[in-house]
Amino acid sequence: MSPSVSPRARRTPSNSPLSTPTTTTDPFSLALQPPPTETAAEKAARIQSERLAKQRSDEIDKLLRQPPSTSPKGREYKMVLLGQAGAGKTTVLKQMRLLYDPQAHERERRGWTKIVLLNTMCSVRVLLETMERFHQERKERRSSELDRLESEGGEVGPKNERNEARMPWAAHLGEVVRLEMAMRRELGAFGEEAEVPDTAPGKSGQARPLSSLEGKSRGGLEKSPLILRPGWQERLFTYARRSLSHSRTQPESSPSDTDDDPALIFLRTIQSDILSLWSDASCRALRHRGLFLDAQTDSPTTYFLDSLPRILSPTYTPNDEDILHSRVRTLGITSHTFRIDRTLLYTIYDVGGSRSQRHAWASYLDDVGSIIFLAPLSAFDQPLVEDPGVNRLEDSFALFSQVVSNPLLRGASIVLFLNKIDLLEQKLRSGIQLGRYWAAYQGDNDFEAVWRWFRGKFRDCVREVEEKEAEGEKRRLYVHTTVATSSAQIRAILMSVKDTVLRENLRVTGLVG
Ligand SMILES: Nc1nc2c(ncn2[C@@H]2O[C@H](COP(=O)(O)OP(=O)(O)OP(=O)(O)O)[C@@H](O)[C@H]2O)c(=O)[nH]1
Ligand SMILES: [Mg+2]
Repeated sequence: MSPSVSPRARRTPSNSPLSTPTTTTDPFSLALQPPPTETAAEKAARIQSERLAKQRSDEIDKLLRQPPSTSPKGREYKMVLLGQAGAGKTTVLKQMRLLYDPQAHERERRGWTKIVLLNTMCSVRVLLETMERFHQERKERRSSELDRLESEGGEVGPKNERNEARMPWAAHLGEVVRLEMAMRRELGAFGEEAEVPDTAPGKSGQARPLSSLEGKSRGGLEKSPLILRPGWQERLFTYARRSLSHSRTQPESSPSDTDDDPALIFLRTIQSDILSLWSDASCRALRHRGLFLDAQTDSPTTYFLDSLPRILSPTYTPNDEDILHSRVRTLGITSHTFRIDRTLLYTIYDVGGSRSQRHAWASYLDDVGSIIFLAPLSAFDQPLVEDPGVNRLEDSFALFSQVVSNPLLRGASIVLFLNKIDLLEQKLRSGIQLGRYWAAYQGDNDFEAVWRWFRGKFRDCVREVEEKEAEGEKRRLYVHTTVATSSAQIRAILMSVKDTVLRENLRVTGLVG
C-alpha cells in the first residue's frame, strides 16, 4: 500500500459515517479522533477530506485487486520526441525499437543496407571534397591555418604538382558525386529547405572556421543529410523482408542484394585509394581537429570511413551500430507503439525537427504524458542550417523554452537528453574553445564543467517559464547526459525513463503523492 494513503481513511469501515466520532478507549483510535474544539468549518473540511481519502483508498484497492492481464490493451502512455533537426530523436526511437520490438528491428535489418551504402558514399564525398579544398587552398597559399597544422602534425594536403601525381583519389570525386546523386534519386530524396552560403558567419563574427567546410558540395548535390519521401521505410523494408526469406533458401556465401549496385561496385574499386588517404598523416591531423566530425551537416563521416572495409565486404549485413549512425532526416511526424510490459503501451511520436516542420508539432501535443527533448550539446559551435546567423545550440535553448511554456504540455513531465556528449568531449579535447562561441562562459574548457554549465542553463529556462506564469506551476524535469548512438547507455536511461513514467502514472491515479 502506498505511504501517501491516509491511515485514517484506510481504517474507516466503509459502512460507518465518516464524521461520527467513536467512543472508544483504544489509544490509537483516540489519537485519530477529531479534537473536541473542532469548529463547524473544520469539521466540514475534515469530512470532505476523509471522504476523498476513502474514495482514493477504494480506487487503489480496486486497482490492486485487478490482475494486470484483465485489460486487453493495457494503459497507453503518450510520449513525444522533440528537438531541432539532427538532435538525435530518430536515433532514440531506433534504440526503443531495439529494446522494445527487437523482432521488427531484425526484420528491417537488411533494408538498411542501401541507406548505409548511401551514408558511406556521402562520407567518401565529404572526405574527397575536403581534401580537394585543402589542396586548392594550399596551391593558392591562402590558408595560414594549414601551415599551423603542418607544423603541429606534419604535411597537410598535397603541396605541388609532384604531390598531385601521388593523389589517385583526386580523380574519383566526379564519379562519387554522380553516383551519390543517382542513389538519392533512386531512393526518392527531397531537396533541402535552406542552403548554407559559403560565407556563413560564425556567431563570434570571426572568420569561418575550417570545420565548416564539411558541408560543402558540388554540382547541386544536397549539402544536408538525406531526406526521403514518405513511405521509404515501407519500400526498403518490404524489399528486405522478401530478399531475407529468399536468402534463407540460398547458401551462406550467396552475394548480398546490393552486390550488383553500381555504387557498391565503384566504392570497392576505389577502396584502397580511399583507405590510404584516410589513414594518411594529413587526414589524421584534420580528423584530430574535428574536421570530419559531426560538423555542419551532422554527417557521421568518421564512423562510415572507419567501417569502410566491413561495409564493402561481400557478406555485409548492417549491424545495430551502422543503423544507429545512418542518417535519414524525418519528414513530418511518425508514430510508433511499443508494448513495454503487460500493463503499459508507449505511443511514441517522432517529429521532423527543422524550423519549417515545427508548426506541425502542436496537433500532437494534446494528452502527452512525457516529452523527451533532445539538445545536441556538441552543436555549440555550429550555425543552424535553416538560419546560419543563429547558433544551433542557441536555437535549441529557444525551442526548449517554447516547448516548456506550451500550455498543452503543462502537465507533461520533461525528460531532457543533453545529447552528443561524446562529440562535445572530442571537440573540447581537440582545442575548440567554448568561450569563443558562448561569450558568457567563463569557466575552463573542460568537458565536465561545460556540460554542467549547459545543464544549469536549461534548468534556468524552466525556472524562467515557471516564474512568468501566474500560478507558478512546477514542471517535472529529469535531465540525462546521453550518447544516443550508444545502446548500452540509452538502454539504462530508457529504463529510468520507464520508472519515471510508471511513477507519473501512479501519481496521476493518486497512488503516490
Ligand atoms: N556521435 C553521436 N552521433 C549521434 C548521437 N545522437 C545522434 N547521432 C547521430 O546524429 C545524426 C542525426 O540523428 P537523428 O536521430 O537522425 O536526428 P533527428 O533529431 O531525428 O533529426 P531530424 O529527423 O532531422 O529532426 C545521426 O547520424 C545519428 O547517428 C550521439 O549522441 N553521438
Ligand atoms: Mg529524425
